[in-house]
Amino acid sequence: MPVSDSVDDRAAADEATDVSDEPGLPINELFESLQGEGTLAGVPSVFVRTSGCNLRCWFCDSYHTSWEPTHATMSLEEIVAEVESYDADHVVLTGGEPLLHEASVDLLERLDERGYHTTVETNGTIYRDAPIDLASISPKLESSTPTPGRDPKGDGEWEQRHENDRIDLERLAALVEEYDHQLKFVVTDDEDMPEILDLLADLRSVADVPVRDGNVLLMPEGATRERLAETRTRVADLAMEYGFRYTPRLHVDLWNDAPET
Ligand SMILES: C[S@@+](CC[C@H](N)C(=O)[O-])C[C@H]1O[C@@H](n2cnc3c(N)ncnc32)[C@H](O)[C@@H]1O
Ligand SMILES: Nc1nc2[nH]cc(C(=O)O)c2c(=O)[nH]1
Ligand code: SF4
Ligand SMILES: [Mg+2]
Repeated sequence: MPVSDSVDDRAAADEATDVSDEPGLPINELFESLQGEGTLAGVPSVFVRTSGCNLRCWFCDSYHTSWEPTHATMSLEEIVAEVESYDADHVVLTGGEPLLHEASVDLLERLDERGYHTTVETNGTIYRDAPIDLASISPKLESSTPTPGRDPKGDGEWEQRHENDRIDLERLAALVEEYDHQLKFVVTDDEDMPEILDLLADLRSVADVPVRDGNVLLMPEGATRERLAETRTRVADLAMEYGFRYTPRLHVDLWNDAPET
C-alpha cells in the first residue's frame, strides 16, 4: 500500500466528515496477518489501518498514523475489494484512531453485510454506533503521555492535549455497554497498576454492564523484539498477581513489527 499525502489529525477528521459522493478513508496500510494481540491472537485477519489520531502516545508503534500521519485516500469500495482479495474472514480496523472517521461506520456496515467478523482497535475516547463484533479498547495511561523527555519529536508540544484527552469515562462506558469488548492496557512496569485499578473502579461505577476481570488484558509495552524482551515477563507476572489476562504481541515476536505485519 503506497502512502503519499500527509495529514494531521484535524485534517483527517475534516476529511472524514467531508460530504462527498464517494465516501473514503485515509489508509496507511492494508494487509493480511495474524491478529497479534488480545483474545483473538493467532487468528488470520485483514488489517485496515486508517491514518490520523487524536492522541500522541510517546511509544506509538504506528508513528506514521499519529506523529507523522501519511496515507492514500481509498474509497470504501476499493477497501472492501482489497479486503475481499484475502482469504481471512476477520477484519481488524485500526489506526491511528479509526473511530475519528465517520466513514469507518460505513465501512464496518459494508463488512458486516458481507459476513466479516469485525474488531475495532480504539483508544476508547470516541464512541460511534457501528456493527463492531469486538471493541478492542486500549485506554491510555499516564505513562503514555509525551512529556518533553519522551516526545519522539522532542518538544513536548502534545503533552497537555494528550493528558487532557486520553480518558473519557462516558465514552468508555458507552463502548463497554454497547459492544463485546476487551480492555487492553499497555503496561511497562508495576507503577502502571494503581492507575489501571482506579480506572476500572471508575468505569464500573458508571457502566451499567459488568466489566469483568477476564476482559482486562495486560499487554507489554514494546514495538521491537528487544524492547518486548525487557517488559514481557514483568507484565506476565503482573497479570498473574492481579488476576487479569496477559496478551502477547505476536507480530513483534514473529516479525519485529515490520510494516504490513
Ligand atoms: C497503534 S494502536 C491503534 C488503535 C488505537 N489508536 C489504540 O491506541 O488503541 C493499536 C494498539 O497498539 C498498542 N500499542 C501502540 N504502541 C505500542 C507499544 N509501543 N507497545 C505496546 N502496545 C502498543 C495500542 O495500545 C493499541 O492497543
Ligand atoms: N499482527 C498485528 N496484530 C495487531 N493487532 C492490533 C494491531 C494494531 O496495530 O492495531 C496489530 C498489528 O499491527 N499487527
Ligand atoms: S492512541 Fe493509538 S494510534 Fe494514537 S498515538 Fe496512541 S497508540 Fe498511537
Ligand atoms: Mg500494531
